[in-house]
Amino acid sequence: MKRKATQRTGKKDADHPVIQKGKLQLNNPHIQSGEEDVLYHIALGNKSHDLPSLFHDVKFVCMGGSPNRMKQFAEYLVSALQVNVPSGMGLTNIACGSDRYVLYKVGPVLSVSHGMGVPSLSILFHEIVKLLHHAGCSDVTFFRLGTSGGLGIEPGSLVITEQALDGLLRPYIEVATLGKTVQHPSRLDPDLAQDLLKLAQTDPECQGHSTYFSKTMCTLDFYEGQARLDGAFCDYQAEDKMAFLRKVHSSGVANIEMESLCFASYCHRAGVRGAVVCVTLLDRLKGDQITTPHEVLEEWQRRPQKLVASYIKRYLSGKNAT
Ligand SMILES: O=P(O)(O)O[C@@H]1C[C@H](O)[C@@H](CO)O1
Ligand SMILES: O=c1cc[nH]c(=O)[nH]1
Repeated sequence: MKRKATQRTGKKDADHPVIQKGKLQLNNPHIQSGEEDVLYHIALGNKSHDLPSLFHDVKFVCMGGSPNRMKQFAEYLVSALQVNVPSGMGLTNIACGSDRYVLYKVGPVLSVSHGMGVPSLSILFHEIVKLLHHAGCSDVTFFRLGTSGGLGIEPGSLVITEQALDGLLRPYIEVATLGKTVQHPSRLDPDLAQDLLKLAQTDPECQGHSTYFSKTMCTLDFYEGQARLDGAFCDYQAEDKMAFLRKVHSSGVANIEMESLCFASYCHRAGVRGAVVCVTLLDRLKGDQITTPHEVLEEWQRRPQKLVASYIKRYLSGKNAT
């Protein structure tokens, strides 16, 4: 029998994500809780480690590309959330048995690196969701804290993603599965995004720059995928690049990065609340190269961290996040 070459998961008409209540259940009948499950890329497992005692209290997972940035975020959380770390002991990278990703736990928050691009984030996301399931966690919220190229906005601005689109401006990720193209819709939690937006406008920690709520284009590459002229190869002209970027901008896209689509689709598949907050490092309508001094970039990269840390702090103190 001939099967359709393209399949779409999830209901076509519902654009609101369905959030799981209670303990995080896996949407995979092949993972049986009694059997060994090796989380290879983070060097953990449900038989080799007591995942419930290590992770049962996790309520937030914060992801970003770079291992150092996610370590700095973990250190920032220690003071922001006033978590006790035994004196003389730094924070421990729990995934140190593998050198693929770093994973820190600060109170109920995981700070974890996902590397660059969709394939790298995808692997990490699968293993973190399984970790939370084996640990018996419930009501966990996911954040991606990233960097991006902006479109028509001041560099250093924050963009909270309304909807993640692919490089063809489609709101789903295509995964080649068993020889077919399967489309998983990208759906982030609109209420969480609105709470973050309100917080960005009112929280003293988050002043001094603009914050936008817009669509984000997620590409498979930093150079040609994002219409740059400065890669090793380029088969188009400056006017083609500008026509494309203007078209993307006029579709409501304020920034371009490389992971939001997978993050948004997998949050929806896992039934967890998710938000993407990225700082823009340049205005892509004005150039391709990132020439801002390192210290300034470092300060900009802390902006998504400050906003998300403020949200978590307010949530944990029982205050409405806004
Ligand atoms: O989370 P980060 O800031 O690493 O994400 C963006 C998208 C790519 O992974 C990378 C390109 O420089 O930065
Ligand atoms: O232009 C940029 C900057 C950061 N990350 C991207 O993916 N693109």
